[in-house]
Amino acid sequence: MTDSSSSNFSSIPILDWSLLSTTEGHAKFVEQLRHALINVGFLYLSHPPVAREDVEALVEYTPRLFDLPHEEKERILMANSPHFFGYSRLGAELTKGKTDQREQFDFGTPYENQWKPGDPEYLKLWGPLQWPPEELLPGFKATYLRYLDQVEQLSYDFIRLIAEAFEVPEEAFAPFLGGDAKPKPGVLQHRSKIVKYPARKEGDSDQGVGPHFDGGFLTFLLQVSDHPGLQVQNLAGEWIDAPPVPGTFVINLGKALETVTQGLARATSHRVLSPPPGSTPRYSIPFFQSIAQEICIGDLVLDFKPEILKLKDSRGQTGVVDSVNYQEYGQYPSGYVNLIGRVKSHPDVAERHYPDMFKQFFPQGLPAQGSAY
Ligand SMILES: O=C(O)CCC(=O)C(=O)O
Ligand SMILES: [Fe+2]
Repeated sequence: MTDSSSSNFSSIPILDWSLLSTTEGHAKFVEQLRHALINVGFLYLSHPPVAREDVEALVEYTPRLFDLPHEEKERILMANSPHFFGYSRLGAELTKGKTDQREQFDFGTPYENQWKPGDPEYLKLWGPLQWPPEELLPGFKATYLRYLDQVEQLSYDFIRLIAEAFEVPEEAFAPFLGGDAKPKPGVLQHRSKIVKYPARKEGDSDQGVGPHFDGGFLTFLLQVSDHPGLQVQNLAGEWIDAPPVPGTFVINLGKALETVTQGLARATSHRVLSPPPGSTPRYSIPFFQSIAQEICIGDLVLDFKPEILKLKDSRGQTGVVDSVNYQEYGQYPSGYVNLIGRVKSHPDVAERHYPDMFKQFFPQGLPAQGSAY
């Protein structure tokens, strides 16, 4: 095992999925992965096992989705959905209490809502999606669902590689994934969205999305257009660019994975700057791997060999970061932690579907900029 002493990163490592096809390559991949997990919390994955033609089709659909008539987008507003799926207008979302300059459609993997009276409210969070009419975007839904299914499989394969990198059995992660290290589709619901960051106007805020951690386990980000803007915060608090690299996914680690692994796997603070005035829009498609809703991570933190845990020491002290969200994983069921995240980002949806939580987090009422509906 190599000592990963280059603790303060200034660029994001690229890992090649095709290495996994030989025994020697596999060992190399796992070693590079261990370094990226512990020291960076971000990586690019080249040659991912997701059909090229589905990715290309999705890239081609993306601007057309935003070009749908205004009233069609409004018909599937997120405010309709207790599951926080659907369309959010530009400026409808908050990060760290500040308005994000992005327009987006939240989708996810298929799931049938399980909530019944008496169950905790957070079980309402997973449920059916809202889609634009098939005739306006023929083939979009089927393509996206095919894409999501492949990324979901990849996300489980990746967790098994993480188990290998940290020298724990793959079943160690099963409780977080609904009891199986490779759950069947429909056991969990993973969120994904299609995002448009328009060019900022002269003098406007450049907050495409403000500094934050992702929740859950892993995020797989497809940078659809050729625009820079995604930035990752290193241990010294400096913002490092993660520009689009054709043919790759950007993978980063969520706060739940960090908590479960005693901080071995880093959740890394990141943000997106809006394209400069006069630019075309930036588009991206993140996929957020969820974990079982009823799991309280604080009760299930994994054990590691001392020589693995010691690898954390080589990265040194984690410095100041600008992100503060998802700190509650040690305390509450993961579903509730995610619901808190959704309520804070989309107060208008919360006011309608989770009025008690809305009052708790927004005692002064709807913030002026967030009241987009
Ligand atoms: O759009 C991007 O590149 C990143 C978006 C992101 O970090 C998020 O939505 O959590
Ligand atoms: Fe993110």
